[in-house]
Amino acid sequence: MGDTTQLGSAMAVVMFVWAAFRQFFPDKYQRDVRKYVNKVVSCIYPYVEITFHEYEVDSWFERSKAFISIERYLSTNLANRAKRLKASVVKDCESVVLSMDDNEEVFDEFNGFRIWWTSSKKIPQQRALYLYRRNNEDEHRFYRLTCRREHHDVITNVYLKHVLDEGKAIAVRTRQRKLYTNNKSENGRGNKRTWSHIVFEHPSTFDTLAMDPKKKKDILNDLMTFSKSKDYYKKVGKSWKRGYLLYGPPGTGKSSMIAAMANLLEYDIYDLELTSVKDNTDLRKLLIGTSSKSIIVIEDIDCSLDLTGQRKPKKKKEKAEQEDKDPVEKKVEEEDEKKKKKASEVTLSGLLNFIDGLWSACGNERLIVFTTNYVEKLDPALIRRGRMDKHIEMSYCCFETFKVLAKNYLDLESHELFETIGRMLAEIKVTPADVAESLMSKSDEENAEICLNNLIKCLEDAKEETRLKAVEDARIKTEEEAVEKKEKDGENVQESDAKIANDDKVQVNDAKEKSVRGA
Ligand SMILES: Nc1ncnc2c1ncn2[C@@H]1O[C@H](COP(=O)(O)OP(=O)(O)OP(=O)(O)O)[C@@H](O)[C@H]1O
Ligand SMILES: [Mg+2]
Repeated sequence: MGDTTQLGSAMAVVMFVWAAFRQFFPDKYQRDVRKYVNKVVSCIYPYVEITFHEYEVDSWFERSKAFISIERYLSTNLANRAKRLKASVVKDCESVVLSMDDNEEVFDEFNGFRIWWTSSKKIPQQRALYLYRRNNEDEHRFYRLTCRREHHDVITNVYLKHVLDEGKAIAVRTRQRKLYTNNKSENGRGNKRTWSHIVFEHPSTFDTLAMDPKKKKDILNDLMTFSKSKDYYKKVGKSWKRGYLLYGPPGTGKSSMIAAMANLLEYDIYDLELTSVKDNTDLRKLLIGTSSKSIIVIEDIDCSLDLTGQRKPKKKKEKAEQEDKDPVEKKVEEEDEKKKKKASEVTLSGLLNFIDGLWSACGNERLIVFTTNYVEKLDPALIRRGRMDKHIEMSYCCFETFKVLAKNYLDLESHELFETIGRMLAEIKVTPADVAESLMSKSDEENAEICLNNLIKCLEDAKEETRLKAVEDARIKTEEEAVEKKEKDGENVQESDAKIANDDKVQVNDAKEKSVRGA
């Protein structure tokens, strides 16, 4: 498209002359002259240019959907016509995707018309001074379409629709699910890239997830119903999202469950690290930056921020404990608290708004999942139904859970040792993670029976550990009670000593008064 480049230079000359003219002539002449200039320009430059920016002016944190669709269309259909290409590797090095490099130009043909596409980027002047900076957050990338003026209507009404539709179809065909994490909020830098991602390839599924089969079926039904309920949510006037609270001890399968949910519904995962979010405004930006068909996860919500203390005043007992603490320990805790606050100013109300405020309706088909080891620590407002619609307890390994793990790890559906294991699991608390570890064969020589015996050994050890812990707890309790009794006795002795001293004082005073009166 060399002729358009030359014409571009001619245009620049015309624009220069026009700017000079505007300096010296009043408005009324300018209007007439502009009309003629436009006519001349359209004669000597018979093209129209349309620019598609990566970020639209009023939406600095959401990539333009048109830009993304055009990018896909050009990469798939026209990249092989470009002289310089950019390569990116996808699907764990299985294939390479080529796209146009910056400042490249390709042409397309549509209904016998020719259309040119250029890819460019503008680097802000400030940024150009710091060429060593490797991140490219503040680059302004854009695609420019050029077509002949007489084709303008067909191009804007038909061709562009074809490009955007094709871009969407390619996205569906080549979709790779992603695991996103939020970038640390930075002060006043205008960081647009709120999320970074890798390809999501977790192997956990509802088949490999070990839990009570009834409970599993219930969750599966709930998820499937949700994914098909677009019209229902519209009818009842609710935004199409659902909250899940997964709670239970470490190693009971909460994270595995999230991966299984994503694999079942083919959703992306946004793993939100709350302590890296500066404030509620940034939290909102992150929400807007998420796509539909996704799971937003906040793991260990009880540890993320002090979301409990901001609504509830400290309990009396906690306050008293705080006062009794060693001053050094107290100072360290206060410092930790300060650091935490400095790092993030997200509040409970900010988080509540994130889950079901007005902005939460800006996407569709989304799950919000919280996980915690201590459900009792959470503010009831955070987990009330409507916010966290479904509460799922992930608990210690029972016989049903064990059977799933035995099937997954050993391909066993029954064995003579199953009965012993079942009996032991009924009285000993071990997590599915512990059971899974015992069932995993560590060498070629380890067969299913050796693994089951490993598990029995693990259960016996756990039982012994629990017994020793109970003995130790009882000893500590007795010691504490003895100390408490001693303190109480000491207080009583002090009290009675003080009373005796007081009585003596009163008697001496009485005697003094009597002798004064007698004198
Ligand atoms: N219910 C389960 N079904 C299958 N595998 C499990 C289950 N629970 C735990 N595991 C195994 O234990 C490992 C740890 O589990 P996971 O990370 O899901 O636990 P978690 O509940 O998220 O723990 P935490 O509270 O510490 O984050 C997993 O990689 C998986 O192999
Ligand atoms: Mg986890």
